[in-house]
Amino acid sequence: MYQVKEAFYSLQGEGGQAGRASVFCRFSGCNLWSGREEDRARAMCRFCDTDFVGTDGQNGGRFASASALADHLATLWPDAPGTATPQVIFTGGEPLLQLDNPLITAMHARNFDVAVETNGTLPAPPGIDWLCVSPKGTAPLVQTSGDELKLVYPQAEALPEQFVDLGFRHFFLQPMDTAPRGDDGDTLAETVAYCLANPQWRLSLQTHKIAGID
Ligand SMILES: C[S@@+](CC[C@H](N)C(=O)[O-])C[C@H]1O[C@@H](n2cnc3c(N)ncnc32)[C@H](O)[C@@H]1O
Ligand SMILES: Nc1nc2[nH]cc(C(=O)O)c2c(=O)[nH]1
Ligand code: SF4
Ligand SMILES: [Mg+2]
Repeated sequence: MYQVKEAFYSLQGEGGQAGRASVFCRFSGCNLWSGREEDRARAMCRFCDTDFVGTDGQNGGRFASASALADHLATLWPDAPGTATPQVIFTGGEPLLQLDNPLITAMHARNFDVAVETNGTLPAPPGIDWLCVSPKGTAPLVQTSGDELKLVYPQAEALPEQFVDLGFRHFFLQPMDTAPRGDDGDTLAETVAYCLANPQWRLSLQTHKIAGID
């Protein structure tokens, strides 16, 4: 049984695939935070910008099989002109609590590329076409390779220097959106300064928030 908070069609807002039309599948639940505000201050991950509790969002629900969920997600891709390969982005919550080989295979069978956004604390199954790992504080990182490492910045307990020798093709710093925690810090200027001083790192902005889309 897969538990999905919400699913929607939008543009990938972040990282090396920013701007690409994609179906998002946001799984319910995370291993680093309960999702309840009263638990945030003592969670392993404290800056989350996402509601991933329950299955009550748009196109959310409980799906009994990989084929049932894959059919549901495929209906969200538009019947549009051109030759673009459809993409599904599995996120959450923490998608690697639920994503498995049958679901990856089912999406490939429907001609979708499979992208994943993970906190890196769980091993990724094979067959993922674009793996984004985003380390969190002191949470032990087990997924040490992939297509992009996208570090939310700054995090006192997860410094960019800790990750530069890992097996990723791209290294991004993404300014922490401090609004979810009720701060008003200027993380953008700090992130820009770090990228200028350390050219291995590229700036990732959350462009969907700028555009005012999901
Ligand atoms: C909500 S998480 C879900 C996927 C997975 N649990 C993870 O953390 O990578 C999706 C992406 O948003 C990023 N993110 C979460 N909260 C953020 C914030 N306040 N500011 C900037 N990026 C944030 C995460 O680091 C991750 O790259
Ligand atoms: N447009 C858009 N792009 C995204 N890239 C990663 C997201 C996520 O929450 O995982 C996200 C999201 O929530 N919306
Ligand atoms: S690991 Fe990802 S989903 Fe979980 S609380 Fe952190 S940012 Fe949110
Ligand atoms: Mg998001």
